[in-house]
Amino acid sequence: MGLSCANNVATPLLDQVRSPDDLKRMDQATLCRLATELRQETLRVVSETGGHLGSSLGVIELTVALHAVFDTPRDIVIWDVSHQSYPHKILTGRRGKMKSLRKKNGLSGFTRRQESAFDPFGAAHSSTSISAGLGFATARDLKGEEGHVVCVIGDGAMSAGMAFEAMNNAGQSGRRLIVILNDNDMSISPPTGALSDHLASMRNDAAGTAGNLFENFGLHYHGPVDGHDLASLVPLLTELKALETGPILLHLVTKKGAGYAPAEQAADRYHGVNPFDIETGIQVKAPATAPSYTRVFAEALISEATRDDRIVAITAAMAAGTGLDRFGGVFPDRTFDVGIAEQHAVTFAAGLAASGMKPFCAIYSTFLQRAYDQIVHDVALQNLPVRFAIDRAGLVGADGPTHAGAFDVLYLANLPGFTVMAASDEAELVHMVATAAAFDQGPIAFRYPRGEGTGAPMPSSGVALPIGRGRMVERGSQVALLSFGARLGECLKARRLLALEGISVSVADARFAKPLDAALIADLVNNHAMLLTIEEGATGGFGALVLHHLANQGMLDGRCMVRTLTLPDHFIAQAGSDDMYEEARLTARHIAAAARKGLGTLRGPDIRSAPRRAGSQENPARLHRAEDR
Ligand SMILES: Cc1ncc(C[n+]2csc(CCOP(=O)(O)OP(=O)(O)O)c2C)c(N)n1
Ligand SMILES: CC(=O)[C@@H](O)[C@H](O)COP(=O)(O)O
Ligand SMILES: [Mg+2]
Repeated sequence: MGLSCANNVATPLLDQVRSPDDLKRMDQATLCRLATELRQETLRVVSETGGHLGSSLGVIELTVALHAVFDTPRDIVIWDVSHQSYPHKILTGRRGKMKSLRKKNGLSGFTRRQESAFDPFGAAHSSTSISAGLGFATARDLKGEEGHVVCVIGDGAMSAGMAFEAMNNAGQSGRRLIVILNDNDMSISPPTGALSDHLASMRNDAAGTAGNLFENFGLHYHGPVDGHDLASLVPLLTELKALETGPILLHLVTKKGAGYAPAEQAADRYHGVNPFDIETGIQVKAPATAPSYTRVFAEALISEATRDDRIVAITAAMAAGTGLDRFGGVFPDRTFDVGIAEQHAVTFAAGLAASGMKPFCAIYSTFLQRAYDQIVHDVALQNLPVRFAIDRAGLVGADGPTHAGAFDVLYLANLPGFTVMAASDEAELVHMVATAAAFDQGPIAFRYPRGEGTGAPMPSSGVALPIGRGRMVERGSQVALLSFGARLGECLKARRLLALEGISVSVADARFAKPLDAALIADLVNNHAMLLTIEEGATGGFGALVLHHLANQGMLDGRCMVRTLTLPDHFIAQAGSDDMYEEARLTARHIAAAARKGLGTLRGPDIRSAPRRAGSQENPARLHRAEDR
C-alpha cells in the first residue's frame, strides 16, 4: 500500500477549490495533486493548532475521492467520531478558518451541524455514524427523495455495540446506504478484540476465504481495497454510487498518519498532538509543574493493586488517556482494554465484582454517559462494588462540549447506594483511590479533572477516607464556600480576594456528594450568613443535593442564604479550559462576586460584623430573594 499521489509536485491547486464542486471538474492527475496539497495543508495547520492529526492524514485520499464523486452536501457524508474531518473541512469552504481549529470562537475539531451544511451530523463520541446514516436514508426514502448516504467509520469505532446495532438494522432494511470501513488497524492505541482479528484476517485474505461478518449482517461487502490509491478509489466509489443494491460496506485499508514519517513511525500515529515542528515532528509542550491527575491515579492504583490482588482495571479503548497503559505495564493480566464499549465495560466490571474481584472501571466522564443503563441496572440495582474512576471531570478545553464531563455527579448520585467523591487535588485523589479500594459495600465513584494537578504535597501512600466526611480547609465567620472537586483552589483564591475587603470566609472541601457530610453542612449553615456550593458540573448535581438535604432537614429557613455555583444551563463552546471556566463563571473572581452579591442582598445591620451562632434564630425577613447569577 503506497500513496499513489505522493510524488507529485505541489502547486497551489487548493487555492482554486471554493467548494467540492470544483473537484468534479478535475481529472485524475489533478485530483492526485490536490491530495498531495491537502495532506501538506492538513499537516501545516495541525502543526500550528495541534489536534487529531494521524486520523486526518489517513483519510486524505478518501476525502478527495468522496467529494469528487458525491454531490455533497445534497449527498450525505457522515464522519464517525469526526476527529478525521480536518481535510473535509479544508475542502468544504473552511480552509481560511483552519488556524482557529479547536480554539475559542474557532472551528470545532469535530463535525458540527451549526458550522457547515457539509456537516450533516455532529459527532465526537464514536460509533454513531451508521445509525445516523440509516436515519438519513430512511427519511430520504419516506420522503421519496433521491441522494446518497455515506458513513465513514474506523475499525476502532466499528467495535462498539452501537455500530453492530446499526448494521443489524441496516442489513435488514435493504436501504441504499454506503458504509465505508476505514481500517487502519489502529484505535487510539492498537485495537483489541476479536473484530480486530477478523479484520486482519480479511485484510490478509486475498482469496476471500475468511468468513465475512458484514455479508452475514446483510451488507454487500467490497474490499479490502487500498484506501490511499486515489486512482482506484474514484472509479470504485462511482461504481458503488450507481448500484441499486441495499446497504454496502466498502472495506478500505489505510495507514494512520499516512504520508508523514514521524506520525507513521510513532506508536500512537500522532492520534492527538500538540503543535509540532514539521521537520522533526517534535511536539511543543509547556513543561509540567505537577504530575497529571491521570498519572497520579494510575500510580495510586498500581500501589493499591500491589497490596491487593483482587484489584483489576478496565478501560474502553482509552488505555493511554486513563493511565491504564501504565497500570497494564505492571499488571498485564489484570488490565482489560475492551475496545470502544463502555456499556460492556461496566457490565463486565459488574460481573467481576459479583465474583469478588475489585474492578476499577476507568472511563472519561463524557464517555461513561453511554453506559448509564448498565450503571443503573447491572451495578446499582445489585449494589455491586464496581469502582468508577472518572477522568476528565469538568471542562476539558479544545475538545469542547462533546467531551465536557458535566453530568456524572447528577447521574450517579441519584442512584440508591452509590458513593460519589470528587478529588480537590492530586493528593486527595490518592486517598480516593485508597478509599475505593477499601470500600466493598457497593458502587463507588471518584472524579478528577483533565490535566496537571495543583502541585499538592503527595502522601507516601493513600489512606481510606471516612465515607461521607468532608473537611474544613479554612475557618472564617461570614461566608462559607463548600467546594466539591477541583475548584477548591479557586475557592481559596476567592477567600483571599474577599479577605482584602474585610469579608471573612470559610472554605470546606466536601469530598463526597453522596453521602453528604451532614455535620459539616450544619456547621456551615449555622455559623455563616451565606453558604455557596461550588462544583465543576451541571445544575442538579452537588449543589442540588445540598439544597435538597437542607430543605429536608428544615434548614432552608432563611437563616443562612444558600446559593449554588454550577456549570451554566448551556453547552460551553470549546476554548482553553481556563476560558471555559471564565464563561462558566466558576473562577475565583466569580466566586468572590457571588459571595459579595449574596451578602449585599442581606438587609439589616451590617452582617459582616454579625457572625451567626449555631442554632440562632434570625428573622428570615432579613433576606431578599437574590436574583439568579
Ligand atoms: C464513545 C467513545 N469512546 C471513546 C472515544 C475516544 N476515541 C476517540 S477516537 C478513538 C479511536 C477511534 O479509532 P478508529 O475509529 O479506528 O479511528 P482512527 O483514529 O483509527 O482513524 C477513541 C477510542 C470516543 N470518541 N467515543
Ligand atoms: C477524539 C477523542 O475522543 C479523543 O481522541 C479525545 O480527544 C482524547 O481526549 P484527551 O486528549 O483528553 O485524552
Ligand atoms: Mg482505526
